[in-house]
Amino acid sequence: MTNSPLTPGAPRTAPSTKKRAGAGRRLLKNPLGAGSLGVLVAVIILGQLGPLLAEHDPNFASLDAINAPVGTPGYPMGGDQYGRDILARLISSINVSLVSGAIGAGVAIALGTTFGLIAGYVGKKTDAITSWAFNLLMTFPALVLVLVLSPITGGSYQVMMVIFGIFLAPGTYRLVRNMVVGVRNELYVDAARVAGLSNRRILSRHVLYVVRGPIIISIAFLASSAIGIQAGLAFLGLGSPLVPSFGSMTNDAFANIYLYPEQLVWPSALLAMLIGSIILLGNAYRDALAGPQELSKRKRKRQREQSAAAEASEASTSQMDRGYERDSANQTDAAPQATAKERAESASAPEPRGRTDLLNVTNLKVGYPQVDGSHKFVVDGVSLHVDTGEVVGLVGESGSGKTQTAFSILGLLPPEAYVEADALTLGGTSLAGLSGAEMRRVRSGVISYIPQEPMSNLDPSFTIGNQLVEPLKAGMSRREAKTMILELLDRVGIADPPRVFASYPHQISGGMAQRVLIAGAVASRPKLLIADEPTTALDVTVQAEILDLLRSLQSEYGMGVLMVTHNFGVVADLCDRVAVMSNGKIVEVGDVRTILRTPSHPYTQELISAILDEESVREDPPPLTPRVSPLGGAR
Ligand SMILES: Nc1ncnc2c1ncn2[C@@H]1O[C@H](COP(=O)(O)OP(=O)(O)OP(=O)(O)O)[C@@H](O)[C@H]1O
Repeated sequence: MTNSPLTPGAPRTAPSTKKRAGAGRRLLKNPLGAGSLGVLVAVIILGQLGPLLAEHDPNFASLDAINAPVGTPGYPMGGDQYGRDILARLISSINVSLVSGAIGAGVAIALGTTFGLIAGYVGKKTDAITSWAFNLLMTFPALVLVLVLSPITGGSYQVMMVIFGIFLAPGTYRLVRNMVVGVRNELYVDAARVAGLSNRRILSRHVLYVVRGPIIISIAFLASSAIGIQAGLAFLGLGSPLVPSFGSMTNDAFANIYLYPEQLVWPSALLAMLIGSIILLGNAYRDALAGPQELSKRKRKRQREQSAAAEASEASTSQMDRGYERDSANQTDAAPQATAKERAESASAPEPRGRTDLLNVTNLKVGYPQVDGSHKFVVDGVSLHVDTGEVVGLVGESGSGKTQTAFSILGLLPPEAYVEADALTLGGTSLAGLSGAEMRRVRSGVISYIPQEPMSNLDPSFTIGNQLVEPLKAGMSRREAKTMILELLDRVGIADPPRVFASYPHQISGGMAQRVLIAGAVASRPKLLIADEPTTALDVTVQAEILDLLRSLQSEYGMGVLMVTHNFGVVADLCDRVAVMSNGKIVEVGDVRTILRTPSHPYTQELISAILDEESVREDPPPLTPRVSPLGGAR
């Protein structure tokens, strides 16, 4: 994370006060978008003005008008080989094409998007069954089916388009399903789950919003495909002869291609304009939706990653220093553990509370299926508990299974995970047997979660206020929720709450984003707060501020906290007890002071010595030998 040292709550960069230009405005600014939209609108208007422009019914035939040249009175674009008004037929064909495109694309999008969203999000058997059904659909020869069904359809092009829409749906299904699979484990989707939003709300609000760009593009391709298919079928003579179409007009014109080539030009040119403008408009709209912020977002992310890499070593060294200094102080202090807690408690004067068992995890196992059918257990028999108002550190190196343990408690493991536990209870209630809706209620009220990467946990498409207010709307009015969030933003140290409330995630710094997520996490006054390395992605100055904030909020609200971290400095700074995790198992557990002083497990000793054995790192460099400059002075 790239935060420069900041005053708490101050923005890294002044966010633009200019409202983001809408997608519609960006579309019109793009010459391709404006041009294609102009052509499409002109063609549609031409279709609607048909009765005013053409003097004859498209099926009216006159012997006088057979192959009439362009400009013949009453036949401005001439007559075809049957003496019908070409202009009237072109205009009717536009409307037939538009209706065909709308039906074909509508059916394909409705089916493909609905089932793609469900299959991608729910996964497991639902995904397997729907994918199998859509794959099967793809193997059907749609054209043959339309031919076979033609006695039933009666040549109705609308019914044919419904059938083709169904056969076009697998493409949309695959597109949407694959995108949802990619999005469903995004951190901000997890964050929405943690906030207690229902699956329907998450799908419609977060997931559908992200996949809308490709869906819009596919609408353009599906509509143009349907128009092309309808024209092709009419060219082959399928469909009612009384329904004019670009396809049937092209077929008619072929009979006289050498004598009256213009009869072929009109329908072909209009069909090409219609299809081309729809496809180009879809592309331009997709670009307009992506917007300029996409580019700057990627650039910022790159910069953040570079800075994070540069700051990582400094951050961990400094954090370890804090832990070491605190531990050293502990060793000389008669009541060492009280030091960190006392500071927070004296600031916020908490209510005295008796400790009761809040979270109890016994013999938790999390496994993932392997190719040979077995399970690899990444959490293997973990047992731990957190009492009310207690801060427990879950510490271990990267990959030791800390996050998987936390996600098991939160019910956020991916569908393929195998989970079993002798007990997994919160306040005496078992979490193991809860339905999805019950678990959502728990997450929206009793447990809260603070993630490692604040930026990734905020949906870039919505304002901060919008995202914080959303989970609270179930229990209060929007106005009340807004007031509460503004107060909380102020409480977590954000200098200008109304501005941050109205900002998008890219307009605030990483430290502010973490404060925002902390505000969201404590908004429901949870009993248990799970913080998964909440300071790792932040720079060293902000890390200290966030730990101070967590400490004071924990004390003020009396929450139990499970602090997931790889950093013993954070443990020493914040926790009452610590459980040390290695290779999916808890290897040692105890109160922080005892473990820091007398670690019994070699792995714990190794972790602690990695913090404490800093003499070589902290040794001052030897003084520089003064050198005599050519000008005579010492340098
Ligand atoms: N979906 C998954 N499928 C298979 N293995 C997984 C999956 N998710 C995590 N794992 C594995 O589980 C192990 C524990 O991961 P976990 O994220 O809990 O580690 P961690 O201790 O939190 O590490 P870090 O501090 O880096 O986040 C890792 O080896 C990881 O590769």
